[in-house]
Amino acid sequence: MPDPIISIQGLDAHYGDFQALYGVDLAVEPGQVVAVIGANGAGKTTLMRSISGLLKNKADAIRWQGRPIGALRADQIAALGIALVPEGRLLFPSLSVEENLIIGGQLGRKGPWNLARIYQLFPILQERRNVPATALSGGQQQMVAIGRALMSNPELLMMDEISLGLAPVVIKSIYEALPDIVGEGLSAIVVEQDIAKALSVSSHVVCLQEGRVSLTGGSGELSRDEISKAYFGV
Ligand SMILES: Nc1ncnc2c1ncn2[C@@H]1O[C@H](COP(=O)(O)OP(=O)(O)OP(=O)(O)O)[C@@H](O)[C@H]1O
Repeated sequence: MPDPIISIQGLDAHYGDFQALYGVDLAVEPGQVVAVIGANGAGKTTLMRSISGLLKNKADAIRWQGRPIGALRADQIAALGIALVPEGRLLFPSLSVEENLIIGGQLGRKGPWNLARIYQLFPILQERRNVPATALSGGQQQMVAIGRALMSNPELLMMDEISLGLAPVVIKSIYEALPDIVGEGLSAIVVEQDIAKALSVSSHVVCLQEGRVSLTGGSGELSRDEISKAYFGV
Protein backbone atom coordinates (compact mmCIF):
# COMPACT_ATOMS: atom_id res chain seq x y z
CA MET A 1 0.00 0.00 0.00
CA PRO A 2 1.46 3.41 -0.92
CA ASP A 3 1.99 5.98 1.84
CA PRO A 4 -1.09 8.18 2.22
CA ILE A 5 -0.89 11.74 0.91
CA ILE A 6 -2.94 12.82 3.90
CA SER A 7 -3.63 10.95 7.09
CA ILE A 8 -5.92 12.03 9.87
CA GLN A 9 -5.70 10.33 13.23
CA GLY A 10 -7.75 10.94 16.34
CA LEU A 11 -9.14 14.26 15.09
CA ASP A 12 -11.42 16.11 17.51
CA ALA A 13 -13.18 19.37 16.63
CA HIS A 14 -15.06 21.85 18.77
CA TYR A 15 -17.30 24.88 18.32
CA GLY A 16 -16.87 26.52 21.71
CA ASP A 17 -18.07 23.95 24.26
CA PHE A 18 -19.73 21.79 21.62
CA GLN A 19 -17.69 18.85 20.35
CA ALA A 20 -18.49 18.11 16.70
CA LEU A 21 -15.83 15.46 15.88
CA TYR A 22 -14.57 12.65 18.10
CA GLY A 23 -11.33 10.84 17.22
CA VAL A 24 -11.88 10.77 13.46
CA ASP A 25 -9.41 8.70 11.38
CA LEU A 26 -9.14 8.95 7.61
CA ALA A 27 -6.38 8.39 5.04
CA VAL A 28 -6.18 9.15 1.34
CA GLU A 29 -3.62 7.50 -0.90
CA PRO A 30 -2.20 9.25 -3.97
CA GLY A 31 -4.74 9.20 -6.81
CA GLN A 32 -7.51 7.84 -4.58
CA VAL A 33 -11.05 9.21 -4.28
CA VAL A 34 -12.42 8.83 -0.75
CA ALA A 35 -16.09 9.55 -0.09
CA VAL A 36 -17.26 10.94 3.24
CA ILE A 37 -20.93 10.25 3.82
CA GLY A 38 -23.29 10.93 6.70
CA ALA A 39 -26.62 12.48 7.57
CA ASN A 40 -27.24 16.19 8.27
CA GLY A 41 -25.12 17.35 11.17
CA ALA A 42 -22.87 14.24 11.18
CA GLY A 43 -19.76 16.41 10.99
CA LYS A 44 -18.79 16.22 7.30
CA THR A 45 -18.37 19.95 6.79
CA THR A 46 -16.56 20.25 10.12
CA LEU A 47 -14.07 17.64 8.88
CA MET A 48 -13.51 19.65 5.68
CA ARG A 49 -13.06 22.85 7.69
CA SER A 50 -10.57 21.13 9.99
CA ILE A 51 -8.45 19.85 7.10
CA SER A 52 -8.59 23.27 5.40
CA GLY A 53 -7.23 25.05 8.47
CA LEU A 54 -10.47 26.93 9.07
CA LEU A 55 -10.84 25.21 12.45
CA LYS A 56 -7.94 24.81 14.88
CA ASN A 57 -6.58 21.28 15.34
CA LYS A 58 -3.76 19.55 17.16
CA ALA A 59 -0.71 19.66 14.87
CA ASP A 60 -0.23 15.91 14.60
CA ALA A 61 -3.90 15.01 14.13
CA ILE A 62 -3.45 15.77 10.41
CA ARG A 63 -0.34 14.74 8.48
CA TRP A 64 0.41 15.76 4.91
CA GLN A 65 2.94 13.48 3.26
CA GLY A 66 4.00 12.54 6.79
CA ARG A 67 4.38 16.11 8.05
CA PRO A 68 2.13 17.42 10.87
CA ILE A 69 -0.04 20.21 9.46
CA GLY A 70 -3.02 20.30 11.82
CA ALA A 71 -2.03 23.62 13.37
CA LEU A 72 -1.38 25.50 10.11
CA ARG A 73 -3.50 28.44 8.92
CA ALA A 74 -5.87 28.13 5.96
CA ASP A 75 -3.53 30.04 3.64
CA GLN A 76 -0.63 27.75 4.58
CA ILE A 77 -2.80 24.68 3.94
CA ALA A 78 -3.83 26.01 0.52
CA ALA A 79 -0.18 26.65 -0.35
CA LEU A 80 0.59 22.98 0.35
CA GLY A 81 -1.83 21.98 -2.41
CA ILE A 82 -5.04 21.27 -0.53
CA ALA A 83 -8.10 22.93 -2.10
CA LEU A 84 -11.69 23.01 -0.89
CA VAL A 85 -14.82 23.45 -2.98
CA PRO A 86 -16.95 24.73 -0.10
CA GLU A 87 -20.56 23.86 0.55
CA GLY A 88 -22.64 26.64 -1.01
CA ARG A 89 -19.83 27.45 -3.52
CA LEU A 90 -19.03 30.91 -2.07
CA LEU A 91 -18.26 32.53 -5.43
CA PHE A 92 -17.42 36.24 -5.64
CA PRO A 93 -20.77 37.68 -6.81
CA SER A 94 -19.47 40.88 -8.36
CA LEU A 95 -16.82 39.10 -10.41
CA SER A 96 -17.21 37.36 -13.76
CA VAL A 97 -16.80 33.63 -14.25
CA GLU A 98 -13.29 34.17 -15.59
CA GLU A 99 -12.31 36.50 -12.75
CA ASN A 100 -13.49 33.94 -10.19
CA LEU A 101 -11.35 31.31 -11.91
CA ILE A 102 -8.31 33.59 -12.09
CA ILE A 103 -8.52 34.25 -8.36
CA GLY A 104 -8.16 30.51 -7.80
CA GLY A 105 -4.82 30.65 -9.57
CA GLN A 106 -3.36 33.39 -7.38
CA LEU A 107 -1.25 30.97 -5.34
CA GLY A 108 0.93 30.46 -8.40
CA ARG A 109 1.38 26.73 -7.85
CA LYS A 110 2.68 24.95 -10.95
CA GLY A 111 0.64 22.16 -12.51
CA PRO A 112 -1.63 21.11 -15.37
CA TRP A 113 -4.57 23.39 -14.58
CA ASN A 114 -5.04 26.78 -16.25
CA LEU A 115 -7.97 28.66 -17.80
CA ALA A 116 -7.75 26.75 -21.09
CA ARG A 117 -7.80 23.40 -19.33
CA ILE A 118 -10.77 24.40 -17.14
CA TYR A 119 -12.67 25.53 -20.25
CA GLN A 120 -11.88 22.20 -21.87
CA LEU A 121 -13.28 20.41 -18.82
CA PHE A 122 -16.41 22.60 -18.64
CA PRO A 123 -16.93 24.18 -22.12
CA ILE A 124 -20.04 26.11 -21.00
CA LEU A 125 -17.83 28.24 -18.72
CA GLN A 126 -15.88 29.53 -21.71
CA GLU A 127 -19.10 30.59 -23.41
CA ARG A 128 -20.19 32.36 -20.23
CA ARG A 129 -16.78 33.63 -19.10
CA ASN A 130 -17.72 37.34 -19.01
CA VAL A 131 -21.01 36.87 -17.15
CA PRO A 132 -21.19 37.60 -13.38
CA ALA A 133 -20.67 34.22 -11.73
CA THR A 134 -23.87 34.39 -9.72
CA ALA A 135 -25.95 34.95 -12.90
CA LEU A 136 -25.21 31.33 -13.84
CA SER A 137 -27.40 28.33 -13.11
CA GLY A 138 -26.63 26.38 -9.92
CA GLY A 139 -24.85 23.63 -11.83
CA GLN A 140 -22.72 26.09 -13.78
CA GLN A 141 -21.84 27.91 -10.56
CA GLN A 142 -20.71 24.60 -9.13
CA MET A 143 -18.47 24.13 -12.19
CA VAL A 144 -16.94 27.56 -11.48
CA ALA A 145 -16.35 26.59 -7.84
CA ILE A 146 -14.63 23.36 -8.91
CA GLY A 147 -12.66 25.20 -11.61
CA ARG A 148 -11.55 27.86 -9.12
CA ALA A 149 -10.24 25.14 -6.78
CA LEU A 150 -8.46 23.36 -9.65
CA MET A 151 -6.80 26.63 -10.76
CA SER A 152 -4.70 26.39 -7.57
CA ASN A 153 -3.24 23.14 -8.97
CA PRO A 154 -3.98 21.18 -5.80
CA GLU A 155 -2.73 17.71 -4.98
CA LEU A 156 -5.83 17.08 -2.88
CA LEU A 157 -9.23 18.36 -3.98
CA MET A 158 -12.00 18.35 -1.38
CA MET A 159 -15.58 18.81 -2.55
CA ASP A 160 -18.28 19.48 0.05
CA GLU A 161 -21.75 18.42 -1.09
CA ILE A 162 -21.38 19.64 -4.65
CA SER A 163 -24.68 18.03 -5.66
CA LEU A 164 -26.77 19.87 -3.08
CA GLY A 165 -29.82 21.48 -4.72
CA LEU A 166 -28.90 20.42 -8.25
CA ALA A 167 -31.00 18.37 -10.67
CA PRO A 168 -29.88 14.74 -11.16
CA VAL A 169 -28.89 15.34 -14.79
CA VAL A 170 -26.69 18.27 -13.73
CA ILE A 171 -25.12 16.27 -10.90
CA LYS A 172 -24.33 13.52 -13.39
CA SER A 173 -22.61 15.94 -15.77
CA ILE A 174 -20.50 17.42 -12.97
CA TYR A 175 -19.42 14.05 -11.60
CA GLU A 176 -18.55 12.93 -15.14
CA ALA A 177 -15.66 15.38 -14.92
CA LEU A 178 -14.17 13.63 -11.89
CA PRO A 179 -12.22 10.91 -13.77
CA ASP A 180 -10.57 13.61 -15.92
CA ILE A 181 -9.66 15.53 -12.77
CA VAL A 182 -8.27 12.56 -10.89
CA GLY A 183 -6.56 11.43 -14.11
CA GLU A 184 -4.28 14.44 -13.70
CA GLY A 185 -2.82 12.73 -10.60
CA LEU A 186 -4.96 14.41 -7.95
CA SER A 187 -6.46 12.74 -4.92
CA ALA A 188 -9.94 13.72 -3.79
CA ILE A 189 -12.24 13.71 -0.79
CA VAL A 190 -15.87 13.88 -1.86
CA VAL A 191 -18.49 14.74 0.76
CA GLU A 192 -21.91 13.47 -0.29
CA GLN A 193 -25.31 12.84 1.25
CA ASP A 194 -26.26 10.79 -1.81
CA ILE A 195 -24.92 7.36 -0.83
CA ALA A 196 -25.23 5.76 -4.28
CA LYS A 197 -23.37 8.66 -5.90
CA ALA A 198 -20.69 8.58 -3.21
CA LEU A 199 -20.08 4.86 -3.71
CA SER A 200 -20.02 5.14 -7.49
CA VAL A 201 -17.28 7.80 -7.63
CA SER A 202 -15.00 6.56 -4.83
CA SER A 203 -12.83 3.55 -4.04
CA HIS A 204 -13.09 3.99 -0.28
CA VAL A 205 -15.84 5.34 1.93
CA VAL A 206 -15.92 6.78 5.44
CA CYS A 207 -19.29 7.19 7.14
CA LEU A 208 -19.72 9.72 9.95
CA GLN A 209 -22.46 9.57 12.53
CA GLU A 210 -22.75 12.20 15.26
CA GLY A 211 -19.11 13.18 14.89
CA ARG A 212 -17.66 9.66 14.92
CA VAL A 213 -16.56 7.31 12.16
CA SER A 214 -19.31 4.70 12.14
CA LEU A 215 -18.08 2.68 9.16
CA THR A 216 -15.15 2.60 6.77
CA GLY A 217 -14.23 0.28 3.93
CA GLY A 218 -13.92 -0.30 0.20
CA SER A 219 -16.79 1.32 -1.72
CA GLY A 220 -17.55 -1.91 -3.55
CA GLU A 221 -17.33 -4.10 -0.47
CA LEU A 222 -19.85 -2.63 1.96
CA SER A 223 -23.41 -3.92 2.03
CA ARG A 224 -26.47 -1.68 1.87
CA ASP A 225 -27.43 -2.79 5.36
CA GLU A 226 -24.04 -1.96 6.84
CA ILE A 227 -24.14 1.46 5.21
CA SER A 228 -27.66 2.34 6.22
CA LYS A 229 -26.97 1.28 9.82
CA ALA A 230 -23.81 3.39 9.89
CA TYR A 231 -25.58 6.32 8.21
CA PHE A 232 -28.85 6.42 10.09
CA GLY A 233 -27.88 4.47 13.21
CA VAL A 234 -30.80 2.06 12.76
N1 LIG B 1 -20.45 27.30 13.53
C1 LIG B 1 -20.99 26.36 14.33
N2 LIG B 1 -21.22 26.60 15.64
C2 LIG B 1 -21.74 25.65 16.44
N3 LIG B 1 -22.07 24.41 16.05
C3 LIG B 1 -21.87 24.12 14.74
C4 LIG B 1 -21.31 25.06 13.82
N4 LIG B 1 -21.23 24.47 12.60
C5 LIG B 1 -21.71 23.22 12.76
N5 LIG B 1 -22.09 23.01 14.03
C6 LIG B 1 -22.64 21.76 14.59
O1 LIG B 1 -21.65 20.74 14.40
C7 LIG B 1 -22.28 19.52 14.02
C8 LIG B 1 -21.70 19.04 12.71
O2 LIG B 1 -22.07 19.96 11.68
P1 LIG B 1 -21.54 19.86 10.20
O3 LIG B 1 -21.97 21.09 9.46
O4 LIG B 1 -20.11 19.54 10.21
O5 LIG B 1 -22.36 18.60 9.68
P2 LIG B 1 -22.55 18.07 8.22
O6 LIG B 1 -22.38 16.58 8.30
O7 LIG B 1 -21.68 18.79 7.27
O8 LIG B 1 -24.06 18.39 7.96
P3 LIG B 1 -24.79 19.07 6.69
O9 LIG B 1 -25.01 17.94 5.76
O10 LIG B 1 -26.07 19.57 7.30
O11 LIG B 1 -23.92 20.14 6.16
C9 LIG B 1 -23.78 19.78 13.98
O12 LIG B 1 -24.33 19.38 15.20
C10 LIG B 1 -23.86 21.29 13.82
O13 LIG B 1 -25.03 21.80 14.41
